[in-house]
Amino acid sequence: MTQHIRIASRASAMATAQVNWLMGQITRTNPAAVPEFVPVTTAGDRWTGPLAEVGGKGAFTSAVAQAVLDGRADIALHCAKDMPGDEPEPDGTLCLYPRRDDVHDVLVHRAGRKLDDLPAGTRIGTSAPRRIAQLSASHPHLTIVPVRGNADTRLGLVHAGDVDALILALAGLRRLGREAEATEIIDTDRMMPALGAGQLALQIRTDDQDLLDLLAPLTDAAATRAALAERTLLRALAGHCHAPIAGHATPTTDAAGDLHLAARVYSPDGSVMLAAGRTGPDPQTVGEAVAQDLIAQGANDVLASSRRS
Ligand SMILES: NCc1[nH]cc(CCC(=O)O)c1CC(=O)O
Repeated sequence: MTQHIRIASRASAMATAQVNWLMGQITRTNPAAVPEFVPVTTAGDRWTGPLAEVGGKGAFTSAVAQAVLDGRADIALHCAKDMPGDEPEPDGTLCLYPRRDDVHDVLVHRAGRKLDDLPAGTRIGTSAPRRIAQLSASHPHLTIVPVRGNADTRLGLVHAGDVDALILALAGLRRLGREAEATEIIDTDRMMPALGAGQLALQIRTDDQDLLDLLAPLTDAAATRAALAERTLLRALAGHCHAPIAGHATPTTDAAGDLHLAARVYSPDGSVMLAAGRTGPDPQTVGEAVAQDLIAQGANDVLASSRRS
């Protein structure tokens, strides 16, 4: 029996590549399934001004999730990084997490240079507060230029000479088939990734047991544990991908199967950095403990200062 599976997603080049990947995975693990793409235009896609003015952080994901809640689609495909932690999760849905992609940010420089070799005044395009804070602290001589738009739009700015370089996610470049344009993979110690970086999330209706069974082979236990820890932290800090929060959960190499979550909260210019890290068996407990450590250090005030700026 054929089973139609409607996948809601934005229709940017990166999002379309993600949908194509998911369709391939679904038909590979279930040849009777017929996946179908339900493109969703979000407020974030239509608006080119400051994101805060279209509902900010959730502008991309909530419209896509709505398609599943309304029954227009079966799966809402998101980048976990874009799912805000300061809005309630809609009742009646859950997220499945496939294997995680690379979490690194990369430099894309017009002439192939590396971050440490860039002369003063080099114009680097990025609008992510997390990247701005880390870069301002580590490389204060560079000029940060706000850029918005899809990854392919941003890459166009480097080629047109509007900026000299960009900081982008390696996972996104890979999905666009443009990984070769990265000129340096930046170590996670120097540019800690966003919570949820490189992670896709498949949001489905909780009562859709057939789909849950069908997608089970695509879910990844380690990715799920990391995503749970990182999302617990993001929720506890009421954060989102436009907040200067970085963090990364990784499995420990010991036999216990524990997970380690490292996280940092920055002031907008990176002059204040709070750091915390915990290891343990339960992702939610670890995420909550790291949040409490950061809050005890003043994370809420540091984040409030970035909301005002
Ligand atoms: N903020 C947009 C966004 N959301 C997810 C990715 C990249 C892929 C990922 O990390 O999942 C990107 C592009 C970027 O930050 O360069």
